[in-house]
Amino acid sequence: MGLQEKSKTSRPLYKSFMFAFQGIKGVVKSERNMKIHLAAACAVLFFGWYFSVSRLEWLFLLVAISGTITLEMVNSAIERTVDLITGDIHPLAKQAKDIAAGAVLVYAVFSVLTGLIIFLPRLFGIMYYVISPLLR
Ligand SMILES: Nc1ncnc2c1ncn2[C@@H]1O[C@H](COP(=O)(O)OP(=O)(O)OP(=O)(O)O)[C@@H](O)[C@H]1O
Repeated sequence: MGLQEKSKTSRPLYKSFMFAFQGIKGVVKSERNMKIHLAAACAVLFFGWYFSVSRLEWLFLLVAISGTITLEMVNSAIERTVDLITGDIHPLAKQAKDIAAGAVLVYAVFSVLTGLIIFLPRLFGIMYYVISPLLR
């Protein structure tokens, strides 16, 4: 029985999760940008814990992290789909890839702004705490 013929309803749910995890593992292994996003996410989670950010701030941080990672995965899926469809240079292939990459960029900028809004005042607070005794 081919992949297409096998009924999805007869497939155990855990297998679908397994395929999804394979996708996550594959993209983390193969995409440099994903490694960067994950490193940034770890740093954000650490600083969120360190500064004891509020529930609402956690919500924004988690939306930024999960959104960036999700979009990066969609971008990677689009890249692979385009490569599968054509190995030739084609303006539509370029547009598809560049638009998908642009979507990641837009969301990443939103995420960086979110991080700056939440962490910058706290970082300035620490800098003031460190510098002010030196100025006395
Ligand atoms: N088949 C194609 N036809 C035309 N342009 C393409 C094609 N494949 C890729 N490109 C363009 O070439 C450039 C490099 O694409 P490539 O897929 O190598 O890496 P990328 O888009 O920088 O993504 P990543 O860094 O995640 O691999 C991009 O502008 C992309 O749109």
